[in-house]
Amino acid sequence: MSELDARPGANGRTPLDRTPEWAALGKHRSELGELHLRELFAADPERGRRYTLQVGDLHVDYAKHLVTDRTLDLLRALAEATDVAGLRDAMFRGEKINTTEDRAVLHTALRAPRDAVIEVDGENVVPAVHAVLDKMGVFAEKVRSGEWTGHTGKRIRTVVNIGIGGSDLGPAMAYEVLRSYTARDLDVRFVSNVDGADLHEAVRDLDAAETLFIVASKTFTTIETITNATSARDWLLTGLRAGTDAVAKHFVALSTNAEGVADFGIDVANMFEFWDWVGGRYSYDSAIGLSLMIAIGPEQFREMLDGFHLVDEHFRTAPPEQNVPLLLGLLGVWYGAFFDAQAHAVLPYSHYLSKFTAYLQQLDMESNGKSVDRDGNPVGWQTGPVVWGTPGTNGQHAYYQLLHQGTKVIPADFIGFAEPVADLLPGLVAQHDLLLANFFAQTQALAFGKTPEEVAAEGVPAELVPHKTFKGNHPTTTVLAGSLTPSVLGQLVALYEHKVFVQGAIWNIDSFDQWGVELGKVLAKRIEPVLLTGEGTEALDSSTAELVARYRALRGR
Ligand SMILES: O=P(O)(O)OC[C@H]1O[C@](O)(CO)[C@@H](O)[C@@H]1O
Repeated sequence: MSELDARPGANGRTPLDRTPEWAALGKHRSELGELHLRELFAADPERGRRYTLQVGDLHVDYAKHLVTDRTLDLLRALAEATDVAGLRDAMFRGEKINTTEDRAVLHTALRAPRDAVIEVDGENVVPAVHAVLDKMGVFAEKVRSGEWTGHTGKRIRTVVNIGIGGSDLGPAMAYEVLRSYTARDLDVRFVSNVDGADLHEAVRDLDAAETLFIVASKTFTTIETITNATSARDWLLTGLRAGTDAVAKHFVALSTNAEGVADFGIDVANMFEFWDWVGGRYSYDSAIGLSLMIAIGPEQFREMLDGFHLVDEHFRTAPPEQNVPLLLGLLGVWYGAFFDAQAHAVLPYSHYLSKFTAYLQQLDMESNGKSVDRDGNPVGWQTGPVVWGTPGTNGQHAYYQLLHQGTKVIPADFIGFAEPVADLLPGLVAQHDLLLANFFAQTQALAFGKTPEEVAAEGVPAELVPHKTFKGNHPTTTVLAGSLTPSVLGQLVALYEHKVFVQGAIWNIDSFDQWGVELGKVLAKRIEPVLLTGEGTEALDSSTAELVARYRALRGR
């Protein structure tokens, strides 16, 4: 027996790379060899029609992937062997599948209908979810209508969300995505960075009397957020020339930590609650979405939640052959394991999705950037990829060169919408066909490329032929929807949430903890006083000690 064979299986599981299903996939991969998408399409004229799925408003084309029917069968066999469905059902039932934190994972309860019953520790959590949504709705309407006024009686014109990570990226992304649905007389801004420049730029042109701060922090201990919130409070009180009694009309909190909120000086009556079974990166459809709800209104927020729920139900009930999150998760596992793909690009063809990939970075990389399995054993296979990307047309004139002719395998998702957003200036609507033509052209070029023969036939000099050849065979998924509505946004986000879930389940890692962010926080706390006093440099490594000394010298200390 080899050392690898002797590795204990997590939760009694055979290590993934020791399963017959994994071995079958490896063998199949060798058999496929250098098979080209050109051949796959030539062999099956129906491929474009057969390799598509529909979930809600999302039409998902996976024909341009390096897979055959046999690959898909083998991948689904892997999902069965690793009991993805079992873990999924346990998640939906409210079991504590986040084992390292001993927590349930129930973001799906945040969008469950009012009459659903989902229990954690024997208690139905759905009524509390809806009570908070209702409270958010009342508050959002008061701010939108001007009924909620600041300390001096002026109506609120700007909402500033202060949060970081999951308490920032979700609402900030969704606010951008749904801009055409937002109230035009109300501005919403987002402050996350502990670099004071972030808050400075956000408030420099604001009137304190018309500004509402939303302090968003699940734990209410995150140093960046508490620091920014404290500075914002100072700015407010200075601007108003008022005492701390003014805080109540200008600060609300979104948190699971009522004590922390009260300690900060925010009235807990102005706190919107959520729960430890909502992960930060899965939280923007909880109270964390308050800034978004104020911007788009409770009704559109509800529509977004319904979009999430639609995909939750699809993931929970659709058979494996039609299950879109399962398919997308499996494709990622396939490329990571058998093509050594290290990265995954998400390339939206919509200006409004400009922050979507940044949001997905946390969702995916904080969830699946793990190297031990659920029992703490090192994993012997690739886990989460580097997720990156920006809106596609801009990328075409920047980094697409590497996608087309570089040496790396980078599967990519292309996301586009048939309709331009509703309130686009009429003159700009005509540009939409050009946008979509690019959207379709790029996946075509990536898949099929251009052979040396084709290049030579155009009369290109022989020495330039290699430079102008496109080998193609770059895998892509295309997600096409009618238009970018709140529901479609919810559907898209839930699709990625569950894709990430599928991959974590197969890789046998805990996708819901994030211990990897802790060490840096502890070290920063240790280093901060050294920067001020210069005492304690001897405890630092020689590189950091030199850098700290240089910093202090530059600051004149
Ligand atoms: O909402 P909080 O508790 O301030 O945390 C913000 C973010 O910080 C993290 O804990 C990482 O440090 C994320 O998981 C989380 O989304």
